[in-house]
Amino acid sequence: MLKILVVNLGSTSTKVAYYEDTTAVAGENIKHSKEIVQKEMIDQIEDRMKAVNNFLSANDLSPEMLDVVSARGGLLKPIQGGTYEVNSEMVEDVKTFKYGKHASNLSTMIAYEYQQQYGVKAFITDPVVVDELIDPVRMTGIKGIERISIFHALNQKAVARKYAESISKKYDELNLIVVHMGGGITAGAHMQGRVIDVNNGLAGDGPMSPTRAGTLPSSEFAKYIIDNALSYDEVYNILSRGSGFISLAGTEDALEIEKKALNGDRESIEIYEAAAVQIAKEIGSRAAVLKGNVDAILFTGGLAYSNYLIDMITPYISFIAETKVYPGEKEMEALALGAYRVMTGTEEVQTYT
Ligand SMILES: Nc1ncnc2c1ncn2[C@@H]1O[C@H](COP(=O)(O)OP(=O)(O)OP(=O)(O)O)[C@@H](O)[C@H]1O
Ligand SMILES: CCCC(=O)O
Repeated sequence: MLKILVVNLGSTSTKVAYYEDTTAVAGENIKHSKEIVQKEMIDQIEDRMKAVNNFLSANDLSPEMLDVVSARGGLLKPIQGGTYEVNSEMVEDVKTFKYGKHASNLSTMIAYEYQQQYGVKAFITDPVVVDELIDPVRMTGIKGIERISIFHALNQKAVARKYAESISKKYDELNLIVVHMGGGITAGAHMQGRVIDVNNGLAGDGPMSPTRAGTLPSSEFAKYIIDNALSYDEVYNILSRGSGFISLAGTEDALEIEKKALNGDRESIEIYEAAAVQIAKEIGSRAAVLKGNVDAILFTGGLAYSNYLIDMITPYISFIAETKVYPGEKEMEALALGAYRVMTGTEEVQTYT
């Protein structure tokens, strides 16, 4: 029996779980204090590590008895989907934040620490930088600017596999559009197991979301930047965590907006309608890349709990394919399964170089 520790760090929380083979035995979502999460990212590592160790002790577990630590991968160089062994090159890239700052960088560092100290295997699966784009979708009309792939790869692929299993097919036999709707929103065109087109969900591409603006009209945005004398870091912060519902409604909590909308608040209704149309247009764009050969459209993420939103999107896209909803996310299970697949030889482990 494989003893797997799963570690998934978010901006304000550390999610930890313990699996025996593919069965979840224990799990906790540890919410950190403001004092901890407002520290510089790299300075949070000790508190985060302590939280993981406390989880182990509270569940009568110890690092020595583990076989594997499976961590959410951080911002790395673009790589193919799959499960990768954590190595020193990868750790160098996440700890220097060479490809950007994301709490998941710290998950990889924690897994490496266990590998070094206790000799356990350490893996990451389908990090946000999975890049399987086809060339035509990378090119833009400005030489030197390319579209890049940053998305909820872990949850999108987990949900796609779940759907495939439910109809007794393999993931790589299907063409699917998977839409993750959380703090950020990404819509991926999965063609036979590869995500050939997806919006960069972290900044400046795709539909608006609770915390992000998505695609903006570029000349108006250029004027906005110049009028407000914004630096690159300020622009990036606006795009990645200070826009979308936050800018329009003053909150990233979609539930709050939805409650108001259901009570007839015009502004809240309009925000939801605009988001729904933008999400639908993104799905339409992925359907075009798949040349209309779409087996199903799958919705997932926190916002997929909202029937109100799903019902607003559906009329625009139901002509494309059947839709199915997988509310919430399956990241912990996906990480456990990713490690399990390579440990049991059903999938080959990849090397980050
Ligand atoms: N039942 C619900 N109805 C409507 N919205 C909901 C519901 N439950 C959660 N949400 C909304 O979902 C959003 C958060 O989704 P989720 O938890 O997937 O995001 P996250 O994990 O913070 O970010 P990401 O998924 O981008 O990594 C919030 O805006 C929240 O209000
Ligand atoms: C789109 C990348 C994942 C996230 O929202 O943090």
